[in-house]
Amino acid sequence: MSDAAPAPRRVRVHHLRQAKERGEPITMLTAYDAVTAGIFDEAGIDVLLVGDSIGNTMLGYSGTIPVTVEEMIPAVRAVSGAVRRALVVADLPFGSYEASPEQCLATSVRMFKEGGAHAVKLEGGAHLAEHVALLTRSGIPVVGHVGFTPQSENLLGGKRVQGRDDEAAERLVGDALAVAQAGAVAVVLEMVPAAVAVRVSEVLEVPTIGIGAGSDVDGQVLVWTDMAGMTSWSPRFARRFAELGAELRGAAQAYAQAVRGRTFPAAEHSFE
Ligand SMILES: Nc1nc(=O)c2c([nH]1)NC[C@@H]1CN(c3ccc(C(=O)N[C@@H](CCC(=O)O)C(=O)O)cc3)CN21
Ligand SMILES: CC(C)C(=O)C(=O)O
Ligand SMILES: [Mg+2]
Repeated sequence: MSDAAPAPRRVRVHHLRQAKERGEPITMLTAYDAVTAGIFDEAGIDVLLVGDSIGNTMLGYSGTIPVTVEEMIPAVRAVSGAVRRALVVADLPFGSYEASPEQCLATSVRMFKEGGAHAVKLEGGAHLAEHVALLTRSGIPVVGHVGFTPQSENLLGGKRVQGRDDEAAERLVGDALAVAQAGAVAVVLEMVPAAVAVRVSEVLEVPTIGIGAGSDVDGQVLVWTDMAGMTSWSPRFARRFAELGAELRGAAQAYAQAVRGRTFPAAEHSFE
């Protein structure tokens, strides 16, 4: 018992604000299952987001719109059960929170009780301030998400950079401020001009987490399959830190060749 590795200190929501004050960038990746969550946790990633990007990455949908709470919860449970240190944030999927603060609270409570989440994330600005405030009063930390919000892709006219002209930039700053003032513990900024992301980061006391928002924000998030080069296409704002897709294909090919050549299984994989 005494030689077991000591449990790492858990990342808590107040650590996010501390990291911003110290100027230490916050690291965040998506995760959708226990295997990858355990690996990212061991790697020291601070925050794991069970994103509704599970729709396009794991479930084979064309985007995030079809994703349901029923599909999210098993993934949230798998990730929260696999981490020792990381903070686990559950995305609220499209249609599960917008209608009212009460609907938002009911869905978030499920993410906590059934999924074991530590925080939830929702897309939107000032119009969701009451939602954020009710969750916060109820003890549920909220991460905001402004700029390009994929759940409203149809209204925004596609996957486009948001906050380009002065008026849109002002609106974006106002939206980020509104969710922060309502109690959000961090705000994701997706696909916004780097200069606008800097302004938001200066105005907010809570950290900004960028994705396609430049380097002068308080943290970064990427979809893990983009970060690891699992698929042939990845968005312009993502760097491929590995080519895991090619690596995995190679492993599958080597396995198939060994089976066909009867070199696997060998004696050590067989029983007397
Ligand atoms: N794999 C994946 N990566 C993501 O970053 C991601 C998801 N899925 N799903 C949820 C949202 C949707 N996001 C996306 C998805 C695609 C583009 C995209 O197609 N970008 C184009 C530029 C489009 C344009 O400028 O018109 C690109 O080439 O990067 C951007 C953001 C970000 N999130
Ligand atoms: C892109 C990130 C921020 C996200 O919301 C997701 O992965 O669903
Ligand atoms: Mg999302």
